Amino acid sequence: MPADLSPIDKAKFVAAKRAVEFVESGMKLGLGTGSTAAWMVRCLAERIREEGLKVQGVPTSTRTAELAQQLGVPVVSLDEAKWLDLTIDGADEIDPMLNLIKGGGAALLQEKIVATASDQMIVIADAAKEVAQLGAFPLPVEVIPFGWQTTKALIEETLVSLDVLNRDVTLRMNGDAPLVTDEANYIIDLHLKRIGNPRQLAMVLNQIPGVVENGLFIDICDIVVIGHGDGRVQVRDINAGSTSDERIEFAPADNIFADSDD
Ligand SMILES: O=C(CO)[C@H](O)[C@H](O)COP(=O)(O)O
Repeated sequence: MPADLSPIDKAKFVAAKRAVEFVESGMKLGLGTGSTAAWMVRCLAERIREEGLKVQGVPTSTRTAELAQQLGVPVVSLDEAKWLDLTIDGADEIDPMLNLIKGGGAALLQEKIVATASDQMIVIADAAKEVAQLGAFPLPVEVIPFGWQTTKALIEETLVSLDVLNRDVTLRMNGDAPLVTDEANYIIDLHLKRIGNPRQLAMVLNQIPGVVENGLFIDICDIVVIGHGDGRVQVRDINAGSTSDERIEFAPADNIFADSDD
């Protein structure tokens, strides 16, 4: 492991490295977005270079598409791939049922479409992402720009009707302007502190006109790989009901880390 990585990056790296061991030649893969997913793309590129692994990747953002192309991971659109064997992605929060909050990187819409179009979803993360209950991380909701203030008011009304106590709702900004997603939408962040019933909230939010998608991933993730800065990983499989403690030993070429500032 390159000595100058921070413990958090080492944790993300070992999680990514372990998850990429699930990839087999011939697979069609969903490629997630974010700093942890970027390690996964690098580890995948390393296997392609060193083992001649043959895969096709469907990126979940322009950022990931650029990184994959830069590192020689073959990229196709979801329409070309149609259905995927496996998606590997990061998350902002993971609860004990492997339900997730995603969208911290504003890519939740493509991430959810891609993960849902996959036989299996593996989430990779450092241990700080594991929570007893979702909600400390602001829940991203992607909305269309047309009438976004009305949509925001409807979201607030919905939270009142659900008796949600903490319901600060903010438009995500990029400097002085609203942040614009890859699909040309806005993100509204719901600062809820805790989400009592994530399944209900996910369904109700998506009924609001103007809401495109929310960042709650319910019953989508199959396996979580949690990395630690000392090389330990835990692999939790919700379907098998199993958790294994492992250690990643590796000596990657340092140049696989030199590609981006993600
Ligand atoms: O959902 C996401 C992007 O929309 C990311 O997977 C999530 O924000 C985690 O990012 P990171 O690995 O950088 O902590």
